[in-house]
Amino acid sequence: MTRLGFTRAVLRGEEGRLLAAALLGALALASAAALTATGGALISRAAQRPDTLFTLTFLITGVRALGLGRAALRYVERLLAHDFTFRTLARARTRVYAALVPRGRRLGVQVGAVTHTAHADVDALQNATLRAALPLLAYLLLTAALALAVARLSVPLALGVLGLLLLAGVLAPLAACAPLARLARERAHARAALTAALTDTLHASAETATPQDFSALERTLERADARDNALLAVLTFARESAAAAALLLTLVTVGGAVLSGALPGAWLAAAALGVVTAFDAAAPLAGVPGALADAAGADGRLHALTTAPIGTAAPPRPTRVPDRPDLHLDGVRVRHGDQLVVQDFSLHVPHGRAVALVGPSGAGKTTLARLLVRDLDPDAGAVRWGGVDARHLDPHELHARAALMEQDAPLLSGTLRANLRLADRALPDERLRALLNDLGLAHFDLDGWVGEGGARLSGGERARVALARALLKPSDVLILDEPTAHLDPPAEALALRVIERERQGRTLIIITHRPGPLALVDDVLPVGVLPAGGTSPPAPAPTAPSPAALALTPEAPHGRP
Ligand SMILES: Nc1ncnc2c1ncn2[C@@H]1O[C@H](COP(=O)(O)OP(=O)(O)OP(=O)(O)O)[C@@H](O)[C@H]1O
Repeated sequence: MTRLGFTRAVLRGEEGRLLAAALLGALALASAAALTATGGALISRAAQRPDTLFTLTFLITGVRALGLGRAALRYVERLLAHDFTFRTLARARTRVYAALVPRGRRLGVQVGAVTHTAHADVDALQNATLRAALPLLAYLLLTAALALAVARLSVPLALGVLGLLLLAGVLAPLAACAPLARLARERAHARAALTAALTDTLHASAETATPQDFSALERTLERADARDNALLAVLTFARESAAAAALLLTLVTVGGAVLSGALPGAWLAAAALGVVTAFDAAAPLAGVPGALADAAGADGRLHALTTAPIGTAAPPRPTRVPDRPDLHLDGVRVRHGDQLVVQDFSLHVPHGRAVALVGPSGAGKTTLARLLVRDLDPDAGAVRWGGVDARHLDPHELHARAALMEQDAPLLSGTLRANLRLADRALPDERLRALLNDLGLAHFDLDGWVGEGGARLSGGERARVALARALLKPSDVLILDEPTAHLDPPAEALALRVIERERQGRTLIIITHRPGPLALVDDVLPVGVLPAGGTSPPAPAPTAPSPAALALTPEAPHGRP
């Protein structure tokens, strides 16, 4: 893993803004310290009842100027810091979304948890900039400036104050980094597990939902928070002790100089108050290690997410998809993890032909469909569209030229119209309504909400909406995975009539366990389950109602050369 790879990619070109905000932050802190120092000097000098008012006037003007200047500096610093943060935040989110989309399927059932964690991680990075990097940079600049200023009074005092400021604001928080990082990891895991458990419970159907024990995860979070607070208390104690030591050192050194007459009395209050105020600037730094620890973990996860290989990456110079393409699978092999799912399978579907892939559950039919639309690349062999290897084609064009109705195809949470127009945004309502009528869904309202994943529709209704969406997509190739599995015989008959009509001029590939759809196809291609040994006879086809249905067999039966 590249160290802070994601952060560096997001910050590229924004370093100037970050430095400018830190510089203004340091100036605002310095003017706060100078304000209290000048105020202290003013009160001390006034208590001495000077004969001339010149010094007092000078100090009063200084207090006013520093008070106004500090507010103005703080305001501009906030503007710059927030501008910087929002720019980088938008950049980070865009990178994450762009990475999530092509990897979404591979995230599997944890998609909710991964999305939630990615959001939290981007927020952690933003927090690290706003609450860690900027205050830390500003504090370091202030420390350097204060040490230089104090060195004019006494070099040993300057070195002492510098050491104590670094101890309070940098060294003590640094020492807490490792335990805070461990706590941050624990919290991130517990939060991800909690989100995953919650998402699973919410998605589970009523009868399978078992009450999950969230309390154990909540307790882990509580324990981490309690230890976090204990560490912060130790840091606060270290900071206050360092401030007290610096104050003592200042009083002794500057007090000695005042008593010996080397310095005017007003310097004592000015130096003591200025030094103590500088330590106040270390207070926000207690959150730095936690924010940095959160951010380091977040960066690692986001870097891994955004650089994880996409199984089906786009070629650098894609070829256009040929017109009226024949489809070929040439000796393809697919593994899902350790499981060999497809072995040396070949298939040729001329353009415009209709074929059915049939075979037992788990034989790999859906996997073959995913290969054809390049949702997956084979581990060996090739998928060709019009003779061109699909890996060389423009993936967007390829997806546009194929319509795939997935098994249990999910609907998006939105209106029926929005779901159907995923096929083609320009489709007029009349066309949508006509197709729904033909599929027996005349009673459906295009403005009706389908619910999350289509939860407000029955299984059969959902399947017909998904079928309509696939049929409406203007494509060369139509792949339907179990298009009638959820339908009763009258609804299936209607669906088959519509498929027959709508598929004209396109290549049709149907995956089915039912005999009905076989009436639509020219060829039935059996796909058998691959045994451990790697060879098996082709699966028997379901009873075929049409003699044409069995006209062709696959070039090589699935996995059995
Ligand atoms: N993303 C995946 N990760 C791991 N294994 C997978 C994945 N997708 C499919 N498989 C496995 O690959 C095998 C073939 O799955 P596939 O969905 O292609 O079968 P199928 O023939 O379409 O089955 P069905 O008729 O039940 O839909 C199965 O054993 C399945 O468990």
